[in-house]
Amino acid sequence: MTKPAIQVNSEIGKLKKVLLHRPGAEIENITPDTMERLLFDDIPFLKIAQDEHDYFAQVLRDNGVETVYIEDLLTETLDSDPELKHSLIDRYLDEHGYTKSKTHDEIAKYLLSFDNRQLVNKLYTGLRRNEFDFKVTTLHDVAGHDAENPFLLDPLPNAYFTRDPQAFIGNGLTINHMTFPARQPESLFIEYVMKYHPTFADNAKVWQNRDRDSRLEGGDELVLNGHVMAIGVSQRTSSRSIQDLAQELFNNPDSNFDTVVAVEIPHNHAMMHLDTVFTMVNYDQFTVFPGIMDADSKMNIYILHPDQEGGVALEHRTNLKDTLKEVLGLSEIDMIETGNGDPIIAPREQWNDGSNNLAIAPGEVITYDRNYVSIKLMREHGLTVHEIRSSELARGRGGARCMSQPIWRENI
Ligand SMILES: NC(=O)NCCC[C@H](N)C(=O)O
Repeated sequence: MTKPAIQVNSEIGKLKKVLLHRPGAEIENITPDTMERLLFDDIPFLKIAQDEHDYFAQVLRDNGVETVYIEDLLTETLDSDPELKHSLIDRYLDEHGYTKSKTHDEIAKYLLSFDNRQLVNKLYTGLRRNEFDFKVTTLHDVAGHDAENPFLLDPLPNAYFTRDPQAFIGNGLTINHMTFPARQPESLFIEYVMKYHPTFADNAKVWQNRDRDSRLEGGDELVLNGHVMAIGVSQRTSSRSIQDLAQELFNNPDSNFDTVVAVEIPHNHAMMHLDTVFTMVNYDQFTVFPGIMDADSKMNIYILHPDQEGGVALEHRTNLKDTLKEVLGLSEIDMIETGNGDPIIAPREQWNDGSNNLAIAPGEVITYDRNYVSIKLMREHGLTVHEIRSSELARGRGGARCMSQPIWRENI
Protein backbone atom coordinates (compact mmCIF):
# COMPACT_ATOMS: atom_id res chain seq x y z
CA MET A 1 0.00 0.00 0.00
CA THR A 2 1.52 3.34 -0.99
CA LYS A 3 -0.81 5.83 0.69
CA PRO A 4 -4.09 4.65 2.19
CA ALA A 5 -7.23 5.74 0.31
CA ILE A 6 -9.44 4.61 3.19
CA GLN A 7 -9.31 5.44 6.87
CA VAL A 8 -12.16 4.19 9.04
CA ASN A 9 -11.13 3.37 12.58
CA SER A 10 -14.43 4.11 14.27
CA GLU A 11 -18.16 4.69 13.81
CA ILE A 12 -17.92 8.20 15.27
CA GLY A 13 -14.67 9.97 14.31
CA LYS A 14 -15.24 13.24 12.45
CA LEU A 15 -16.46 12.26 9.01
CA LYS A 16 -14.40 13.77 6.18
CA LYS A 17 -15.36 11.81 3.06
CA VAL A 18 -18.33 9.60 2.26
CA LEU A 19 -19.57 7.43 -0.61
CA LEU A 20 -23.16 7.96 -1.82
CA HIS A 21 -25.40 7.01 -4.73
CA ARG A 22 -28.12 9.41 -5.87
CA PRO A 23 -31.31 7.40 -6.50
CA GLY A 24 -32.06 7.40 -10.22
CA ALA A 25 -34.32 5.88 -12.85
CA GLU A 26 -33.85 2.42 -11.29
CA ILE A 27 -36.43 3.45 -8.68
CA GLU A 28 -39.06 3.85 -11.39
CA ASN A 29 -38.41 0.33 -12.59
CA ILE A 30 -39.86 -1.19 -9.43
CA THR A 31 -43.34 -2.67 -10.04
CA PRO A 32 -45.78 -4.42 -7.70
CA ASP A 33 -44.73 -7.73 -9.27
CA THR A 34 -41.01 -7.19 -8.79
CA MET A 35 -41.10 -5.25 -5.52
CA GLU A 36 -40.49 -8.20 -3.22
CA ARG A 37 -37.66 -9.61 -5.30
CA LEU A 38 -36.12 -6.14 -5.45
CA LEU A 39 -36.33 -5.82 -1.63
CA PHE A 40 -38.73 -2.86 -1.55
CA ASP A 41 -41.99 -2.55 0.39
CA ASP A 42 -43.40 0.19 -1.82
CA ILE A 43 -42.54 2.27 -4.87
CA PRO A 44 -40.93 5.60 -3.92
CA PHE A 45 -41.82 8.80 -5.80
CA LEU A 46 -38.48 9.35 -7.53
CA LYS A 47 -38.51 13.14 -7.73
CA ILE A 48 -39.10 13.50 -4.00
CA ALA A 49 -36.61 10.71 -3.20
CA GLN A 50 -33.97 12.62 -5.18
CA ASP A 51 -34.82 15.90 -3.42
CA GLU A 52 -34.54 14.16 -0.07
CA HIS A 53 -31.25 12.54 -1.03
CA ASP A 54 -29.83 15.86 -2.29
CA TYR A 55 -30.81 17.39 1.04
CA PHE A 56 -29.00 14.59 2.90
CA ALA A 57 -25.89 15.17 0.78
CA GLN A 58 -26.10 18.92 1.43
CA VAL A 59 -26.31 18.39 5.20
CA LEU A 60 -23.15 16.28 4.92
CA ARG A 61 -21.34 18.94 2.87
CA ASP A 62 -22.53 21.74 5.19
CA ASN A 63 -20.82 19.81 7.97
CA GLY A 64 -17.49 19.57 6.19
CA VAL A 65 -17.91 16.13 4.59
CA GLU A 66 -16.77 15.57 1.01
CA THR A 67 -19.42 13.60 -0.89
CA VAL A 68 -18.28 11.16 -3.56
CA TYR A 69 -20.71 9.26 -5.80
CA ILE A 70 -20.17 5.61 -6.71
CA GLU A 71 -21.64 6.22 -10.19
CA ASP A 72 -18.88 8.82 -10.81
CA LEU A 73 -16.14 6.55 -9.47
CA LEU A 74 -17.29 3.68 -11.69
CA THR A 75 -17.43 5.93 -14.76
CA GLU A 76 -13.93 7.25 -14.01
CA THR A 77 -12.75 3.67 -13.57
CA LEU A 78 -14.03 2.71 -17.01
CA ASP A 79 -12.55 5.90 -18.48
CA SER A 80 -9.12 4.92 -17.14
CA ASP A 81 -8.78 1.89 -19.46
CA PRO A 82 -10.97 1.12 -22.52
CA GLU A 83 -10.60 -2.62 -21.92
CA LEU A 84 -12.53 -2.35 -18.63
CA LYS A 85 -15.81 -1.56 -20.35
CA HIS A 86 -15.66 -4.89 -22.21
CA SER A 87 -14.64 -6.85 -19.16
CA LEU A 88 -17.31 -5.27 -16.95
CA ILE A 89 -20.03 -6.07 -19.47
CA ASP A 90 -18.77 -9.66 -19.76
CA ARG A 91 -18.68 -10.11 -15.98
CA TYR A 92 -22.09 -8.49 -15.61
CA LEU A 93 -23.73 -10.75 -18.17
CA ASP A 94 -21.94 -13.79 -16.84
CA GLU A 95 -23.17 -13.08 -13.29
CA HIS A 96 -26.70 -12.70 -14.67
CA GLY A 97 -26.49 -16.18 -16.14
CA TYR A 98 -25.99 -15.18 -19.79
CA THR A 99 -23.55 -17.75 -21.06
CA LYS A 100 -21.99 -17.22 -24.47
CA SER A 101 -24.87 -17.27 -26.94
CA LYS A 102 -26.54 -15.01 -29.47
CA THR A 103 -28.64 -13.51 -26.68
CA HIS A 104 -25.48 -12.70 -24.75
CA ASP A 105 -23.83 -11.18 -27.80
CA GLU A 106 -26.85 -9.03 -28.66
CA ILE A 107 -27.10 -7.60 -25.17
CA ALA A 108 -23.34 -7.02 -25.04
CA LYS A 109 -23.43 -5.24 -28.41
CA TYR A 110 -26.24 -3.00 -27.22
CA LEU A 111 -24.46 -2.13 -23.96
CA LEU A 112 -21.21 -1.43 -25.80
CA SER A 113 -23.02 1.20 -27.88
CA PHE A 114 -23.24 3.48 -24.81
CA ASP A 115 -20.50 5.76 -23.61
CA ASN A 116 -19.15 4.96 -20.14
CA ARG A 117 -21.40 7.37 -18.22
CA GLN A 118 -24.51 6.11 -20.06
CA LEU A 119 -23.46 2.51 -19.55
CA VAL A 120 -23.14 2.99 -15.80
CA ASN A 121 -26.59 4.62 -15.72
CA LYS A 122 -28.00 1.79 -17.79
CA LEU A 123 -26.63 -0.87 -15.45
CA TYR A 124 -28.28 0.88 -12.50
CA THR A 125 -31.54 1.48 -14.39
CA GLY A 126 -31.87 -2.03 -15.78
CA LEU A 127 -32.37 -3.20 -19.34
CA ARG A 128 -35.90 -3.78 -20.59
CA ARG A 129 -36.67 -6.43 -23.18
CA ASN A 130 -38.54 -4.06 -25.43
CA GLU A 131 -35.89 -1.39 -25.29
CA PHE A 132 -33.92 -2.42 -28.34
CA ASP A 133 -34.41 -4.62 -31.33
CA PHE A 134 -33.71 -7.81 -29.44
CA LYS A 135 -33.72 -10.82 -31.75
CA VAL A 136 -35.16 -13.81 -29.92
CA THR A 137 -32.94 -16.85 -30.37
CA THR A 138 -33.54 -19.13 -27.41
CA LEU A 139 -36.61 -20.81 -25.96
CA HIS A 140 -36.27 -19.24 -22.53
CA ASP A 141 -36.46 -15.81 -24.15
CA VAL A 142 -40.01 -16.53 -25.30
CA ALA A 143 -41.48 -19.16 -22.98
CA GLY A 144 -41.80 -19.79 -19.26
CA HIS A 145 -40.57 -17.90 -16.27
CA ASP A 146 -37.67 -15.99 -17.82
CA ALA A 147 -39.81 -14.55 -20.60
CA GLU A 148 -42.26 -13.13 -18.08
CA ASN A 149 -39.61 -10.84 -16.65
CA PRO A 150 -39.83 -7.49 -18.49
CA PHE A 151 -36.12 -7.02 -17.79
CA LEU A 152 -33.16 -8.68 -19.42
CA LEU A 153 -31.09 -7.08 -16.67
CA ASP A 154 -32.86 -6.10 -13.46
CA PRO A 155 -32.69 -2.55 -12.09
CA LEU A 156 -30.63 -1.90 -8.94
CA PRO A 157 -33.01 0.21 -6.81
CA ASN A 158 -31.15 -0.58 -3.56
CA ALA A 159 -27.99 1.12 -4.80
CA TYR A 160 -28.61 4.25 -2.73
CA PHE A 161 -27.90 2.10 0.32
CA THR A 162 -24.18 2.40 -0.31
CA ARG A 163 -23.37 0.93 3.11
CA ASP A 164 -23.98 -2.66 2.18
CA PRO A 165 -22.01 -3.89 -0.86
CA GLN A 166 -18.76 -3.35 1.02
CA ALA A 167 -17.46 -2.20 4.39
CA PHE A 168 -14.48 0.08 4.85
CA ILE A 169 -12.54 -1.12 7.88
CA GLY A 170 -9.25 0.44 8.97
CA ASN A 171 -7.28 1.06 5.77
CA GLY A 172 -9.05 -1.73 3.90
CA LEU A 173 -12.40 -3.20 3.08
CA THR A 174 -14.55 -6.23 2.59
CA ILE A 175 -16.11 -6.53 -0.87
CA ASN A 176 -19.26 -8.38 -0.05
CA HIS A 177 -21.01 -11.47 -1.34
CA MET A 178 -24.56 -10.16 -1.03
CA THR A 179 -27.42 -12.34 0.15
CA PHE A 180 -29.93 -11.67 -2.62
CA PRO A 181 -29.31 -11.53 -6.38
CA ALA A 182 -31.05 -8.12 -6.44
CA ARG A 183 -28.00 -6.61 -4.76
CA GLN A 184 -25.13 -8.78 -5.96
CA PRO A 185 -24.12 -6.50 -8.89
CA GLU A 186 -23.59 -3.58 -6.51
CA SER A 187 -20.49 -5.21 -5.06
CA LEU A 188 -19.16 -6.01 -8.55
CA PHE A 189 -19.05 -2.23 -9.14
CA ILE A 190 -17.09 -1.81 -5.91
CA GLU A 191 -14.69 -4.54 -6.96
CA TYR A 192 -13.99 -2.68 -10.21
CA VAL A 193 -13.50 0.65 -8.47
CA MET A 194 -11.20 -0.82 -5.83
CA LYS A 195 -9.13 -2.75 -8.36
CA TYR A 196 -8.82 -0.18 -11.10
CA HIS A 197 -9.75 3.35 -10.04
CA PRO A 198 -6.53 5.41 -9.82
CA THR A 199 -7.39 6.61 -6.29
CA PHE A 200 -8.03 3.17 -4.83
CA ALA A 201 -6.02 0.64 -6.86
CA ASP A 202 -3.22 -0.70 -4.64
CA ASN A 203 -4.22 1.74 -1.88
CA ALA A 204 -6.78 -0.37 -0.06
CA LYS A 205 -6.35 -3.78 1.49
CA VAL A 206 -9.12 -6.29 0.72
CA TRP A 207 -9.92 -8.28 3.90
CA GLN A 208 -12.55 -10.46 2.25
CA ASN A 209 -13.74 -10.65 -1.33
CA ARG A 210 -17.10 -11.42 -2.90
CA ASP A 211 -16.00 -14.62 -4.71
CA ARG A 212 -17.20 -16.91 -1.91
CA ASP A 213 -20.36 -18.72 -0.91
CA SER A 214 -21.08 -17.19 2.46
CA ARG A 215 -22.85 -13.87 2.77
CA LEU A 216 -21.72 -10.61 4.32
CA GLU A 217 -23.27 -7.12 4.12
CA GLY A 218 -21.93 -3.76 5.28
CA GLY A 219 -24.99 -2.92 7.37
CA ASP A 220 -23.82 -5.65 9.73
CA GLU A 221 -20.21 -4.47 9.95
CA LEU A 222 -19.63 -1.84 12.65
CA VAL A 223 -16.15 -0.49 13.39
CA LEU A 224 -16.40 0.31 17.11
CA ASN A 225 -12.80 1.49 17.35
CA GLY A 226 -9.41 0.83 15.77
CA HIS A 227 -9.24 -2.74 17.05
CA VAL A 228 -12.82 -3.81 17.84
CA MET A 229 -15.63 -4.63 15.42
CA ALA A 230 -19.25 -5.62 16.03
CA ILE A 231 -20.81 -7.74 13.31
CA GLY A 232 -24.44 -8.84 13.09
CA VAL A 233 -25.29 -12.50 12.58
CA SER A 234 -28.38 -11.68 10.59
CA GLN A 235 -30.61 -12.34 7.62
CA ARG A 236 -27.75 -10.96 5.51
CA THR A 237 -24.53 -12.02 7.22
CA SER A 238 -23.60 -15.57 8.08
CA SER A 239 -21.55 -16.80 11.00
CA ARG A 240 -19.10 -18.39 8.55
CA SER A 241 -18.25 -15.02 6.96
CA ILE A 242 -17.73 -13.48 10.38
CA GLN A 243 -15.45 -16.28 11.51
CA ASP A 244 -13.39 -16.03 8.29
CA LEU A 245 -13.20 -12.25 8.50
CA ALA A 246 -12.07 -12.40 12.13
CA GLN A 247 -9.38 -14.91 11.17
CA GLU A 248 -8.14 -12.60 8.39
CA LEU A 249 -8.22 -9.43 10.51
CA PHE A 250 -6.39 -11.14 13.38
CA ASN A 251 -3.64 -12.57 11.20
CA ASN A 252 -3.11 -9.95 8.50
CA PRO A 253 -0.13 -7.73 9.40
CA ASP A 254 -1.90 -4.70 7.87
CA SER A 255 -4.83 -5.01 10.30
CA ASN A 256 -4.92 -3.76 13.91
CA PHE A 257 -8.10 -5.61 14.85
CA ASP A 258 -8.00 -8.12 17.70
CA THR A 259 -11.68 -8.33 18.71
CA VAL A 260 -14.85 -9.13 16.79
CA VAL A 261 -18.16 -9.14 18.64
CA ALA A 262 -20.71 -11.28 16.78
CA VAL A 263 -24.22 -10.17 17.71
CA GLU A 264 -27.10 -12.45 16.83
CA ILE A 265 -30.24 -10.56 15.75
CA PRO A 266 -33.64 -11.76 14.49
CA HIS A 267 -33.55 -12.83 10.84
CA ASN A 268 -36.27 -10.77 9.21
CA HIS A 269 -36.81 -7.97 6.72
CA ALA A 270 -37.49 -5.23 9.31
CA MET A 271 -34.13 -5.87 11.00
CA MET A 272 -32.12 -7.16 8.08
CA HIS A 273 -28.79 -5.76 9.35
CA LEU A 274 -27.30 -4.97 12.75
CA ASP A 275 -27.30 -1.24 11.92
CA THR A 276 -31.09 -1.27 11.56
CA VAL A 277 -31.33 -2.02 15.29
CA PHE A 278 -28.08 -0.73 16.78
CA THR A 279 -25.74 2.17 16.03
CA MET A 280 -22.82 3.76 17.85
CA VAL A 281 -23.28 7.52 18.21
CA ASN A 282 -20.65 8.60 20.75
CA TYR A 283 -17.68 7.19 22.68
CA ASP A 284 -20.08 5.67 25.21
CA GLN A 285 -23.53 6.08 23.63
CA PHE A 286 -25.49 3.75 21.39
CA THR A 287 -29.00 3.71 19.97
CA VAL A 288 -30.68 0.34 20.20
CA PHE A 289 -34.03 -1.23 19.35
CA PRO A 290 -35.03 -3.19 22.48
CA GLY A 291 -36.90 -5.77 20.35
CA ILE A 292 -33.60 -7.58 19.66
CA MET A 293 -33.44 -8.76 23.27
CA ASP A 294 -35.64 -11.15 25.17
CA ALA A 295 -37.67 -10.17 28.25
CA ASP A 296 -34.59 -10.51 30.49
CA SER A 297 -32.55 -8.22 28.16
CA LYS A 298 -30.63 -11.28 26.99
CA MET A 299 -29.37 -12.16 23.55
CA ASN A 300 -26.65 -14.31 21.99
CA ILE A 301 -23.32 -12.55 21.65
CA TYR A 302 -19.91 -14.10 20.93
CA ILE A 303 -16.57 -12.39 21.48
CA LEU A 304 -13.93 -13.57 19.00
CA HIS A 305 -10.23 -13.13 19.80
CA PRO A 306 -7.04 -14.52 18.29
CA ASP A 307 -5.97 -17.76 19.97
CA GLN A 308 -2.40 -18.98 20.55
CA GLU A 309 -2.23 -21.02 17.33
CA GLY A 310 -3.25 -18.31 14.85
CA GLY A 311 -6.91 -19.33 15.06
CA VAL A 312 -9.96 -17.75 16.63
CA ALA A 313 -11.11 -18.23 20.22
CA LEU A 314 -14.76 -17.78 21.20
CA GLU A 315 -16.53 -16.60 24.35
CA HIS A 316 -20.29 -16.48 24.86
CA ARG A 317 -22.07 -13.48 26.39
CA THR A 318 -25.76 -12.60 26.77
CA ASN A 319 -25.87 -8.94 27.78
CA LEU A 320 -25.14 -6.35 25.10
CA LYS A 321 -24.42 -3.46 27.42
CA ASP A 322 -22.02 -5.44 29.60
CA THR A 323 -20.27 -6.84 26.54
CA LEU A 324 -19.75 -3.38 25.09
CA LYS A 325 -18.32 -2.16 28.39
CA GLU A 326 -15.97 -5.15 28.43
CA VAL A 327 -14.64 -4.84 24.87
CA LEU A 328 -14.43 -1.04 24.88
CA GLY A 329 -12.97 -0.79 28.38
CA LEU A 330 -15.70 1.57 29.63
CA SER A 331 -17.23 1.71 33.10
CA GLU A 332 -20.60 3.05 31.91
CA ILE A 333 -22.55 3.03 28.68
CA ASP A 334 -25.68 4.94 27.70
CA MET A 335 -28.07 2.79 25.64
CA ILE A 336 -30.71 5.05 24.08
CA GLU A 337 -33.78 2.99 23.22
CA THR A 338 -35.48 3.63 19.88
CA GLY A 339 -38.97 5.08 20.43
CA ASN A 340 -38.19 5.17 24.14
CA GLY A 341 -38.84 1.42 24.26
CA ASP A 342 -42.61 1.91 23.91
CA PRO A 343 -44.27 -1.28 22.53
CA ILE A 344 -45.94 0.63 19.67
CA ILE A 345 -43.64 3.57 19.04
CA ALA A 346 -40.37 1.59 19.16
CA PRO A 347 -41.26 -0.90 16.38
CA ARG A 348 -42.89 1.86 14.31
CA GLU A 349 -39.82 4.08 14.48
CA GLN A 350 -37.45 1.14 14.01
CA TRP A 351 -39.37 0.18 10.82
CA ASN A 352 -38.58 3.65 9.51
CA ASP A 353 -34.97 3.43 10.62
CA GLY A 354 -35.11 5.27 13.90
CA SER A 355 -32.19 3.13 15.10
CA ASN A 356 -30.15 3.72 11.95
CA ASN A 357 -28.21 6.85 12.77
CA LEU A 358 -25.08 8.12 11.05
CA ALA A 359 -22.56 9.70 13.40
CA ILE A 360 -20.66 12.53 11.68
CA ALA A 361 -18.64 13.29 14.84
CA PRO A 362 -18.73 11.99 18.42
CA GLY A 363 -22.20 12.79 19.76
CA GLU A 364 -23.46 14.28 16.46
CA VAL A 365 -25.81 12.33 14.19
CA ILE A 366 -27.89 12.54 11.04
CA THR A 367 -31.28 10.81 11.21
CA TYR A 368 -34.74 10.70 9.56
CA ASP A 369 -37.06 13.49 10.74
CA ARG A 370 -40.11 11.20 11.04
CA ASN A 371 -38.78 9.41 14.14
CA TYR A 372 -39.55 12.30 16.43
CA VAL A 373 -39.81 10.31 19.65
CA SER A 374 -36.33 8.84 19.18
CA ILE A 375 -35.00 12.27 18.13
CA LYS A 376 -36.35 13.95 21.26
CA LEU A 377 -34.79 11.25 23.38
CA MET A 378 -31.41 11.52 21.65
CA ARG A 379 -31.43 15.28 22.30
CA GLU A 380 -32.33 14.68 25.94
CA HIS A 381 -29.30 12.38 26.11
CA GLY A 382 -27.13 15.25 24.90
CA LEU A 383 -26.68 14.36 21.24
CA THR A 384 -26.66 16.93 18.42
CA VAL A 385 -29.20 15.73 15.86
CA HIS A 386 -29.46 16.81 12.21
CA GLU A 387 -32.84 15.80 10.81
CA ILE A 388 -33.26 14.85 7.16
CA ARG A 389 -36.46 14.36 5.18
CA SER A 390 -37.68 10.82 4.83
CA SER A 391 -41.05 10.35 3.12
CA GLU A 392 -39.74 8.49 0.08
CA LEU A 393 -36.22 7.34 0.97
CA ALA A 394 -37.57 5.40 3.96
CA ARG A 395 -39.65 3.17 1.68
CA GLY A 396 -36.47 1.25 0.83
CA ARG A 397 -36.01 0.32 4.54
CA GLY A 398 -32.76 2.07 5.26
CA GLY A 399 -31.73 5.30 6.99
CA ALA A 400 -28.78 7.68 7.15
CA ARG A 401 -26.20 5.02 8.06
CA CYS A 402 -27.42 2.68 5.33
CA MET A 403 -27.24 5.46 2.74
CA SER A 404 -23.60 6.29 3.40
CA GLN A 405 -20.22 4.55 3.32
CA PRO A 406 -17.57 6.54 5.20
CA ILE A 407 -14.29 6.59 3.25
CA TRP A 408 -12.34 8.75 5.67
CA ARG A 409 -12.89 9.55 9.32
CA GLU A 410 -10.53 11.45 11.56
CA ASN A 411 -8.94 9.10 14.08
CA ILE A 412 -10.16 9.57 17.63
N1 LIG B 1 -27.67 -1.20 6.08
C1 LIG B 1 -28.97 -1.33 5.79
O1 LIG B 1 -29.75 -1.73 6.62
N2 LIG B 1 -29.35 -1.08 4.54
C2 LIG B 1 -30.70 -1.06 4.10
C3 LIG B 1 -30.90 -1.94 2.91
C4 LIG B 1 -32.34 -1.94 2.44
C5 LIG B 1 -32.55 -2.69 1.15
N3 LIG B 1 -33.90 -2.55 0.69
C6 LIG B 1 -32.26 -4.16 1.33
O2 LIG B 1 -33.21 -4.91 1.63
O3 LIG B 1 -31.14 -4.60 1.17
